[in-house]
Parts: sequence; C-alpha cells; structure tokens
Amino acid sequence: MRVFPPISPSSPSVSQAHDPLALRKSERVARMISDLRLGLPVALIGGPQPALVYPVETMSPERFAALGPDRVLVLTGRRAESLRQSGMPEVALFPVPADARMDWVQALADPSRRMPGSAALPPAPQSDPTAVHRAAIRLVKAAELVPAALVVTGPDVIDVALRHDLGILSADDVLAQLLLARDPQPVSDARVPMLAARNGRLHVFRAKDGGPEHYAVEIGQPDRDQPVLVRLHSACFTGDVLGSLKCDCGPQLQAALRAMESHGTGVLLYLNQEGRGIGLANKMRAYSLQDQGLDTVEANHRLGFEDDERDFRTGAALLRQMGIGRVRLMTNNPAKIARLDSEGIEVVERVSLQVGRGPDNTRYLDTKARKSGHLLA
Ligand SMILES: Nc1nc2c(ncn2[C@@H]2O[C@H](COP(=O)(O)OP(=O)(O)OP(=O)(O)O)[C@@H](O)[C@H]2O)c(=O)[nH]1
Ligand SMILES: [Zn+2]
Repeated sequence: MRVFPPISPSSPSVSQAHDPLALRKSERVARMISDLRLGLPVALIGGPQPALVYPVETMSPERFAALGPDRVLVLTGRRAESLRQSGMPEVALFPVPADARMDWVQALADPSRRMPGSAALPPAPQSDPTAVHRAAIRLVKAAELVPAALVVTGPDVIDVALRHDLGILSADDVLAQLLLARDPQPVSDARVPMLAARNGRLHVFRAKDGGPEHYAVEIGQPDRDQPVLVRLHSACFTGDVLGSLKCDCGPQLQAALRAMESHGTGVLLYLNQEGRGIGLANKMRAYSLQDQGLDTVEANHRLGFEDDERDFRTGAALLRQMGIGRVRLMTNNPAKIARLDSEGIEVVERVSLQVGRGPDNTRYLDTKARKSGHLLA
C-alpha cells in the first residue's frame, strides 16, 4: 500500500532539492496573489487559529453568504482613519456582524462604493492585529486590489483549504516573501528606433516571483566606467500612452529619451509600478476622489494606501544587472536618489526634469512638492 507523506502546509515535507516539482514559498505566494485576484480565499497560519483570507473587492456574493461566524474586516490604518476612527494601528480589525450585508462591507473598504442607506459607521475596531492580518493586507495590496480583506477563523480552516485545494502558508512566510527584494533577470532584447531616440534597444526583465516584467530602454552604448545618464520612470498608462494632462509623466518620458539621444547614451528604466504602485484600477479610484476635491496624497490615503507604495529596489537591481554602478539621475524625487544610494548605486548628480506643467496638473505637481518632497527646480 502506498503511504502518502503528511501535509505540512508551512514547510513542505519534501524539499525542492529532492523534488523539483515541490512548490517554493515564493511560488505559493505568487499563486495566492493570483487566487485573490480571482476572488478565491487563501489560508494563513499564524494567529491563535488558522484563518481564511477573502479579498473584499473580488469575492462573490455566494462566498460572502457562506462565511463563518468568526469574521473580521481587515482595513489599513489609513482607511480606518478616513472612516473617522482616530489613532489607528497600521492594520485595523472590525468585527462583521452576522447580519451584515456585502455592500456595507464593500462600502467600508472602498470609498468609490455607495454606502447602503441605513448603514451606520462601523463599530469600534478590535485591537491586536496578528501576522495573519498584516499578511492579508500585504497580499491584497500585491494583487493591486482594494486594500481590504475578510478574515475568517475557525478550527476547520485547514480541512476546508485542503478539501478545496486552496493555497496554504504561514503568515510569517508570506510577509517575509513579500518583503524580499527580487532580482529581475534579463529575458530578451532588441533594437527599437524611436522618434525621440533612434539608437534605442529595449531589454525585458522578469523576476522569478511572478510579478510584473520591467523594461530598460538603452540609448547608444553607455560607458559603464563613467556615470550613466539614467531615468527611473514608473508606468503611467494615462500619461505615457494617452497623453493625459493630469500629470507630467508623458512629457517626462519623452524629454528623458530626447536628453539621452542628445547626450549620445543613457538608460531609461520603465518600471511597472502603475499609480505609484497601487495599480491602474486603484489609480482610477484615486482620480475619482480627486474629481471630488481631494489631492493626490489625500486620495491615496482615503483608499487606504500610503502616499507612495513603490519599491525602488527594483530599479537598483536592474541597474546592477546592466552593470551600472554610478548614475546621473534624471528626477525631481529625492526618495529615488536615497533608495539608489542605500542600494549601493552612486548618484553622482541629480539632473532636474521639469517639463509638462500646465493648468490641468499644477495642483498635482504643487502637492507633490509640498507633501512628498519633490524638488521644483
Ligand atoms: N496613486 C496615484 N498615482 C499617480 C497619480 N498621478 C500619477 N501617478 C503615478 O505616479 C507615478 C509617477 O512616476 P514617476 O514620474 O516615475 O515618479 P515621480 O515620483 O513623479 O518622480 P520623478 O518624475 O522622477 O521626479 C506613476 O506611477 C504614475 O502612474 C495620482 O494622482 N495618484
Ligand atoms: Zn502620470
């Protein structure tokens, strides 16, 4: 008779050294992120009891109706504060009453949803978030969903997860994996002549964590022994592709390429960190809030995000991959300079990049200068 090894969710009993098909922790986390985008729950171990984590944004009404009695709504402290709960921890827990409606929960999580007429403010938050709650928020943020989760605890969670083939991992492992810096590897590259710079080559990079690909546009052949003219550009579909006037991204992208062309060489990293890392769907939620009068930072907070959710370690890793250790950085954002410096990339000079100011983005640019420390010259 065949004997199956016992299943140990947090540390698979068969190590990958012996079984190449055994899932790595990073692969389990990548699957969890995909599952949450699909509206599937994942099981986390780490609190007093194991828990199922459901994404508020994508869960179905049927799954909401079938939730167990011990469930809490997990919001970021930012979101809780915008619901007029002051002095919040980084992660806030609200008990969800048995008769709670799904649209009430969704409206607490997402300011773009209409609160059902009779709904009152949520009851006072429960205290003491555990690693499970912190991991739940990190996972839904990584999935670029509304940063809110329903966490259901119960003794049979692991049974349910095994029966339904759900992802299972310890919350500490999830948190550790999501904090790791990944080294994107080069995948392919080819010559791409551009209007702004004829002598261009596009390199595609991919990390092993299933996250987004990032790109490097190399102009000419920069001498690695000299500081290289570099731009770290975060994706902005609206500005870069549509020519939106709400920001300065499109003009900055083109001006950087033109500057590299006239200098003869340079590298523009195109980082897929849309909306300062919150994703395009959330950026459009933020834009709706801006249409109601909030500025770019207030809108992020109202949604439950920090001002800036980007991780510029990715930019440093790409530069290292390309053999670039010293740069003249085209930016107005001191956080980019600080991050490259702390990652061992020497910024020998900041090259100012002030272009594209107009009536539709004056407030946006002024807010970035006032609240996020962007330089105005
Ligand atoms: N959340 C949010 N993101 C925005 C908004 N407007 C633009 N963005 C995003 O902001 C980022 C701007 O990227 P960058 O131009 O590289 O960065 P920066 O911080 O302005 O720094 P520099 O341009 O280098 O000075 C892009 O990811 C845009 O998609 C907004 O109102 N809300
Ligand atoms: Zn933009």
